[in-house]
Amino acid sequence: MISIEHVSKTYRRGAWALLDISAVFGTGMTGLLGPNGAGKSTLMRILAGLASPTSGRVTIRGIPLSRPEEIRQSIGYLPQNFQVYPQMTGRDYLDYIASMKGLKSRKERTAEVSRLLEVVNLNNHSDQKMRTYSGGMRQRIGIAQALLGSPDVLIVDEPTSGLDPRERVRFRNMLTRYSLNRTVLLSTHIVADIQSNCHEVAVLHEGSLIMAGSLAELQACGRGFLWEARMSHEEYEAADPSLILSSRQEGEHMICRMIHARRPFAGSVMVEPELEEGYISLLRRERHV
Ligand SMILES: Nc1ncnc2c1ncn2[C@@H]1O[C@H](COP(=O)(O)OP(=O)(O)OP(=O)(O)O)[C@@H](O)[C@H]1O
Repeated sequence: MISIEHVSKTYRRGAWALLDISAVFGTGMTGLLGPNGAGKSTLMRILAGLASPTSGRVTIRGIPLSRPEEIRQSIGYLPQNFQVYPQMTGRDYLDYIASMKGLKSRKERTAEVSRLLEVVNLNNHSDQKMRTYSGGMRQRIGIAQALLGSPDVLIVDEPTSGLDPRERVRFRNMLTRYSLNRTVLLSTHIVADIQSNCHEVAVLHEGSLIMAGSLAELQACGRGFLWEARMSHEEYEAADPSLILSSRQEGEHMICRMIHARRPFAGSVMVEPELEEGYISLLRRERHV
């Protein structure tokens, strides 16, 4: 379990990247959503013990981050811009990280590295130098190193960027299985990543936690603001594009979904929001649009 109490962070000469965040993330997978610059990576780096909060306290399984030697092995972290060692093979790299994480026995390390290469579907490329890896393969080695030692808490920052759809599905399912009896925190811009696998969601906006709860609660944030209208091409061209969330052509007309506090067109009808529309409505409300 991760417990965050009144955490704030400011960078030197910077504004507040995090402002008085309090949250508890228990067993299961929680999605951390937020627009660019919201503070997701800052929060994840703090949870991974790579940055210190300016104020506030974080505990992992009850142990404060200020005692890193006691919890280092309980935390796996995949950073947003994971960098590989180009001259090392995937297998050698994982073996090296395994020994850094304290796996002393060579036999255990070999077994653990082989298991993880299988999990991330890289066993056929494990003896290639990582400079020959594609972006998706590098990302998968990053995932494997985060999973080394089966940590109780897994923190993954935009893990599916760069994965093709088949690998993305495989990865999501792997994370879901992993989160059955562990805590997984996954940050993403992609609402679909959260929709398919997370049971809870937290939304950051300009350094503040503006929502934490179930997916149904996030979806409900759009209730009363979503409209669907059937428009002529002329009406469509005249409409304010900032109100339109999606549109598709149907014969001579356009079917548009719009976000607005009041009925935007005479012919528009109120509809139930999708999860992404709930998220966009929540962000719009924060910006008082
Ligand atoms: N090393 C740093 N020095 C100064 N300011 C920083 C640093 N890292 C992040 N920031 C600032 O802190 C704020 C939060 O950034 P952060 O990277 O945590 O957001 P994010 O939600 O992860 O964004 P993105 O989705 O674009 O990756 C931003 O205003 C950013 O400019």
